[in-house]
Amino acid sequence: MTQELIESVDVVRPGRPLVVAIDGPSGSGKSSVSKEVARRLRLAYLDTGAMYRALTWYCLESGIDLSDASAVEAASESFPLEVSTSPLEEFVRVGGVDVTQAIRKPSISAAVSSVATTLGARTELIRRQRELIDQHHRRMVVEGRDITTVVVPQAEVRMLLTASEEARLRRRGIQLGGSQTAEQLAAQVTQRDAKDSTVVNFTRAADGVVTLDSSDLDFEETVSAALEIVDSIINHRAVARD
Ligand SMILES: Nc1ncnc2c1ncn2[C@@H]1O[C@H](COP(=O)(O)OP(=O)(O)OP(=O)(O)O)[C@@H](O)[C@H]1O
Ligand SMILES: Nc1ccn([C@H]2C[C@H](O)[C@@H](COP(=O)(O)O)O2)c(=O)n1
Repeated sequence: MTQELIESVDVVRPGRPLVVAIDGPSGSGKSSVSKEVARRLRLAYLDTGAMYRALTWYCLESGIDLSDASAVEAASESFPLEVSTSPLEEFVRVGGVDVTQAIRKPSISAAVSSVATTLGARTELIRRQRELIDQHHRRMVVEGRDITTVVVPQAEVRMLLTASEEARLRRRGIQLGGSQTAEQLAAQVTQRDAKDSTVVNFTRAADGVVTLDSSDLDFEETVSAALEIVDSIINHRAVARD
């Protein structure tokens, strides 16, 4: 199925735009699933959450008060960010400093919503995201919270990747090696989503967005289901899940 799909994508859309936009709540599997989908479809890959995390790291390093919206907005416009766009490598650099690991720390997860709810900073990061998508000739899997609705609502494929709260908390707990208490996990998943969803909707699929619920699927099954959705849409077949 996967090899057939790769061939059909290559035949159907050689050199033509293919943006696969994937949104969803924390721990739903957006980053890992999107990266694997991009790898298999030979598309570029952009983790937009990493950009919000990098800006948070930069503000904290620079001593910027995250509740000062003007200062955060100004930082978003000037901070020297480099982010990988290949699913085969992952790096995030700010002013040449490799922050790939640092931006995943619980301290950044705890602070990032303050930055992500600063509307001026969102405007600037969305501008940079669109620029990166264009630089890749619009052949990219892009994941985040507002990709299907704001960043690229005209994407060829738009998907909302969901999972039950129980599954998302369990996955994040395993991902962090069992080092977090239930309260810490809830703060990083449930409470962060609640704050983030005050400025963007990533819990309900907008019109034309296909929902993929991964609660009862393992990672490989979720990747296969996402690839089937891409295949169905670009080959104009009925989408089984919606
Ligand atoms: N269907 C699945 N079944 C089991 N585990 C999964 C599944 N999808 C993803 N995972 C695992 O769950 C963890 C969280 O996934 P991931 O980091 O991709 O989520 P996310 O939606 O990008 O989260 P966040 O938005 O908070 O960064 C990872 O360890 C990943 O390997
Ligand atoms: N398009 C996006 C991407 C991310 N965010 C916010 C929401 C999260 O709290 C934070 C980090 O994202 P993650 O790495 O956990 O996916 O960034 C957003 O508002 N819009």
